[in-house]
Amino acid sequence: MEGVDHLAHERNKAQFDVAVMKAVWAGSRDAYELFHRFSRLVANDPEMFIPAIKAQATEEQQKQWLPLANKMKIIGSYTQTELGHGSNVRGLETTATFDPKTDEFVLNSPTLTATKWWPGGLGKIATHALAHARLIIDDKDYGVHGFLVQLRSLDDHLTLPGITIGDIGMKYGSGAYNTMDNGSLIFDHVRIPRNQMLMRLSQVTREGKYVPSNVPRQLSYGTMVYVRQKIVFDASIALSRAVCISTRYSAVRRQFGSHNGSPETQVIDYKTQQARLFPLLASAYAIRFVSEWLNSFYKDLLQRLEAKDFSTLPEAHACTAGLKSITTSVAADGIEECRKLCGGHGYLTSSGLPELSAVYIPACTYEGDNVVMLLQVARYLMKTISQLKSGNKPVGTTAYLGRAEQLMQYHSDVLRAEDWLKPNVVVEAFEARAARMSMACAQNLSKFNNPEDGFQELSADLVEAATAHCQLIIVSKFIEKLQQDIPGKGVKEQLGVLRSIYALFLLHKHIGDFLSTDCITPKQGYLANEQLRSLYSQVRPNAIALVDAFNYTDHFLSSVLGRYDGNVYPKLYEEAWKDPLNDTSIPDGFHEYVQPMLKQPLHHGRL
Ligand SMILES: CCCCCCCCCCCCCC(=O)SCCNC(=O)CCNC(=O)[C@H](O)C(C)(C)COP(=O)(O)OP(=O)(O)OC[C@H]1O[C@@H](n2cnc3c(N)ncnc32)[C@H](O)[C@@H]1OP(=O)(O)O
Ligand SMILES: Cc1cc2nc3c(=O)[nH]c(=O)nc-3n(C[C@H](O)[C@H](O)[C@H](O)COP(=O)(O)OP(=O)(O)OC[C@H]3O[C@@H](n4cnc5c(N)ncnc54)[C@H](O)[C@@H]3O)c2cc1C
Repeated sequence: MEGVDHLAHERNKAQFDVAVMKAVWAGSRDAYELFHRFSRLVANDPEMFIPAIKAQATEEQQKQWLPLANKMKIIGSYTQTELGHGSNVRGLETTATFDPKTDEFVLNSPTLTATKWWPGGLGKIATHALAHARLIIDDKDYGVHGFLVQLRSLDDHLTLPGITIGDIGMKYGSGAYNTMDNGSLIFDHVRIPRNQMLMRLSQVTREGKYVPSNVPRQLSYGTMVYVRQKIVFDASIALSRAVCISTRYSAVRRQFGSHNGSPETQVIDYKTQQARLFPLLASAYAIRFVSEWLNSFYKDLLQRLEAKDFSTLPEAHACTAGLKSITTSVAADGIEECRKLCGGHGYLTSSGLPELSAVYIPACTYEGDNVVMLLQVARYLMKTISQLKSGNKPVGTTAYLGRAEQLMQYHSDVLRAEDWLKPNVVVEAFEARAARMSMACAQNLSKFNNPEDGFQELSADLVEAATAHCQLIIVSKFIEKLQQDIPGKGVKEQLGVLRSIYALFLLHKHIGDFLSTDCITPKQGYLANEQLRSLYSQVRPNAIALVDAFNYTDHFLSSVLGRYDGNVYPKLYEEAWKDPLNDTSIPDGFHEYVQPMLKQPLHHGRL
């Protein structure tokens, strides 16, 4: 019935102050602002074009271009990936050759695989590209640099001479990503003034002299680092959206269990449903908190870079790359699990889940393929370990590697299931697992004469070690979050339950790591799982309130299953009747194609 809250009985069970939890969840940033920017999928990808100009252009160039981009007087596309290269930025083929006679760069796509391919907004709407191309001066290749290139006339939007642009076509399913005109672009000797090479980091003089950057060349990758840390925050929004839908629906849906006319069992009361759903609920909170930490770490990096302090740049790269990888994989897989948790109705478009999945899953690829990103983390870990011998004391997220020797002797002293509720017990186990996996890789690497051959050979193990490292970061940041002052009745307790679920679920899922590295015994693994089951029972009465704390409107969720009032069935039915197929009783084509078959006489019992 309209106006009735079918989940009121669930909300009344909450054992904590939901208003405070909403504030904790909202944290320092407005979830709507960010997610709407993402879900809007507008062509002018301000997420990259504008930050890239800020990161790579001189003050003078910024003064010229930023006002135009900010006011949408030009629409920009971050045009880096090509048909033949995306992950390997140093492999890009587009060229920008300096012509000293005319003080210009000539942009060219020398091969088909040099065709720019995927950049958002490029296909139909962008007027300018921040094109990444190999800088060539006097036949010498100086590597990939950024160039601002006008693509279309600002009068009639027609493409300019030498520019061939198109959309790359439909993408995965009918998802909203098809509203993004990811495009293709071929340059045929297009000339741009020299001052349209972004010259904050390195320059080309009028005489054609290359002035190399006096800062780490990787700063030219800064925009990717910026977006990766935003993508982590975005993962918490996408996952929490799916968890909100599937949690509310799990409380509405009843199936089996009726005795003597009693109501059937709410599926949220099945232990299997809880074992699938509650770790995702905990993961949404875990990702939110690690994204808050990552954002502050990134802001600290920016301040240091202003002061030419590059000391945390390697760690910032490793953390943004690794956490982008881990959190987008968890969110993408989690959204699909939430669809399955809703049974058949989860497959309906009106559930909001298929669309959310179709729009979200490319996050595992864009801004750095998730495996390639974990390999970057692995390189960073191996380098950190290699420097231990020279007395280098790791700090920050790799500080535990400075205690590797001690961690190699670690054995968990868990005796009872509740011992696993102690944050220090959990962190030690995760540190030992990560340290032992990385040290084992480093040891195996040392057996190879050629370290690169070793790295390739051991890359699957290295990815697992990098994963263990990133999961340790997320667990640690969840624990640190709860060391802050958090007011409100029962709020910290509930978050403590979610923190333990997040950690013990990971321990259970990766029990092989913990056993094979001899960090814990099978019995201790069993106790962790025992504790996990009891934690699910503690979350159960608070589940609806915990997803209410995401504070998403029904409009934002756009899901019949995830409605705040739980009034699912009438709305499911109502929504179905909006489908154009139901405008007529007899479907188009029936008379032409089906009816003749039905009317065909039977011959000896055969059609
Ligand atoms: C607001 C937004 C909301 C969120 C939603 C967003 C929606 C988005 C919508 C969709 C938008 C999608 C938009 C898109 O998709 S835009 C296109 C995105 N493309 C990519 O992400 C490409 C991924 N590839 C790379 O980043 C590079 O090619 C890698 C890194 C793989 C290799 O590179 P390279 O071959 O050059 O380097 P190396 O491996 O030899 O390493 C050499 C050294 O450099 C260090 N190093 C490497 N990289 C960095 C770095 N970044 N900062 C600092 N340092 C770095 C490295 O640690 C090593 O250090 P050392 O070992 O020497 O000490
Ligand atoms: C929706 C969407 C939007 C995008 N928007 C933009 C944009 O606006 N601008 C832009 O420039 N680009 C954009 N891209 C492109 C995107 O950045 C690239 O697709 C991404 O970086 C992955 O690169 P790739 O496609 O070359 O994958 P590949 O690297 O070819 O990946 C293919 C497989 O190879 C594996 N692999 C690759 N290298 C290694 C290695 N060294 N070791 C082990 N395995 C490896 C990968 O793990 C993967 O399994 C977008 C892509 C998508 C899907």
